[in-house]
Amino acid sequence: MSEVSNVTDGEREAGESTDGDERVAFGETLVDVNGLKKYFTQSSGLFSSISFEPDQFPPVSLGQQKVKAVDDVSFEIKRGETLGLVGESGCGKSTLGRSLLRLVDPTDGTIEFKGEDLADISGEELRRKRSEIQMIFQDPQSSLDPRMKMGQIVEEPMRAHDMPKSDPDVATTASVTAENVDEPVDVTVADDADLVVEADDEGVATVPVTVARDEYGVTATVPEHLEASASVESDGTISVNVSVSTSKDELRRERAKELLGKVGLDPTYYNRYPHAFSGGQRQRINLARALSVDPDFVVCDEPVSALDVSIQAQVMNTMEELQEEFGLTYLFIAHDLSVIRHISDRVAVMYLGHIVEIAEKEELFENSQHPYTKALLESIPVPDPRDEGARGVLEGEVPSPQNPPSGCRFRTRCPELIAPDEYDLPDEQWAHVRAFMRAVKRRTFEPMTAEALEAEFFGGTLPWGEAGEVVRDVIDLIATDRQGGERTPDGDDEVEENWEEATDLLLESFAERSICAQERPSYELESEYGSGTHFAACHRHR
Ligand SMILES: Nc1ncnc2c1ncn2[C@@H]1O[C@H](COP(=O)(O)OP(=O)(O)OP(=O)(O)O)[C@@H](O)[C@H]1O
Repeated sequence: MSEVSNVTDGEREAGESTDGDERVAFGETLVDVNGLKKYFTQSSGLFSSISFEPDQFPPVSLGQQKVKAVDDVSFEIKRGETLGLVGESGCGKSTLGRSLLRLVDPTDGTIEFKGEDLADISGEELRRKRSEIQMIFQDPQSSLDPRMKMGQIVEEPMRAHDMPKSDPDVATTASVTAENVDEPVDVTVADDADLVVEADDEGVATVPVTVARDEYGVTATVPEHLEASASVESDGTISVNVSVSTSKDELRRERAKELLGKVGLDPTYYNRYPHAFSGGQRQRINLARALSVDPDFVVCDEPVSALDVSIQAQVMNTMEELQEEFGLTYLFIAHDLSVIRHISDRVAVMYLGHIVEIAEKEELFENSQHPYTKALLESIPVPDPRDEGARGVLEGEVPSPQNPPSGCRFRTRCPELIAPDEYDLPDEQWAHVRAFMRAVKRRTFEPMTAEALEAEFFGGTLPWGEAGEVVRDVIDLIATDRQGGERTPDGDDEVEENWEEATDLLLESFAERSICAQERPSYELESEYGSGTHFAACHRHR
């Protein structure tokens, strides 16, 4: 047996050009997001506002509110990695994921995918790119058309993108194995053989061809879905022509069945409808559908949140296997930190439209630096029921994304708000002021005398200097034995006004003067675990 290799595609040199995909090596940046913003404009309904301007005509106008769902976000994702994106409901995770696919149009910023700005393209160019980026949604039930059979569902994106498609940049060639053949062999491979045989990293699809002589003559054997004809030329050369024998429909069906097997479903269920499957199985159908167009990047938006905990791990394991096999890159969105911990290589934490911390997984879980991340981590339900009090340290509501706090967006709920520099308060006194400010703002205590307030919140000793004077003014406003306690003929109105004034005074004198309110934080820290960078948007690192 001898082996003959013979390039046969006359027009293209093998390896001359490569598919764009291969330009991004594993570990290099595949997705690079910079300054991304998505503001929703609401002119009616819940977010509309009516403003009254007596000096203007007409004096009443319907204002437009901007919901700042994603507000100046930057990060990158390396090829082959999983970036977990976590945060409370409403913090902008889905909007961010959808912006990357241009399912919503960004208000500002760039989304570079393989070096090309997706925010800048449209029409056919965008449509083509969409086969390289796929999305999987939370609810596997509603994202599957109940009237389509499982096989059709998986084939549908391939049909929409006219796949499989021959790549004009791929050269086709043959690797010839000769059996009982001494003559020269000349093989011609059709240009579209890459529909069946995958191209290598050099952009060459090599078809294995076995040319053999037996008692009936010379035959050529090629892989399934190809056909070959062999003839002996007058000069003794054996000439072989290789072409594709299967229609695109059949190729799609084959691929759908292969993918169904890979995602852990029985391909013989090809003709069943989605209702015949469980939630976990339906999410597997979604996976097969997303992978059918051979994407590089998959945005997974809460893909396991609707599944039972026992099924979640199985689906995530399958996703990890598929990532390995197909060289996929994931952005994995979840609100559940244990899910994020299972699947991520790096983790980004989002709060009210900002990314507040990004680090490698171990670094983030073992050495978190942002108070919001710490609060989320402390809120993870602990499986041991005897371990009490390990949940729920996040106080208060997430502020409105229409009017988010200045500086650090978490500052209004932050247990580590930094004291304004001008007061020069010791830590203990600042802790007292902070607790007092929070309690007055939320009115978490019954009205009491000035002495009782001082004892309750300051251990009997008010802070010194200017800070102490502010606290004294506040106590004058709300203590029952000062004017705050006096009832007026108007009932509680004055008491109410005094409380509001007291709250404003505290916020203006302390919260608003903190660096946390004045500058948006952005710091790069040394990682204790692993070698990656650790970004934490908290002024405690200034
Ligand atoms: N089409 C829209 N029009 C107006 N506001 C929107 C729209 N989509 C999202 N929002 C608002 O943008 C903010 C972020 O929403 P988003 O769904 O991205 O958050 P999320 O973190 O994914 O939350 P969840 O986990 O609940 O889906 C919310 O305040 C939401 O109400």
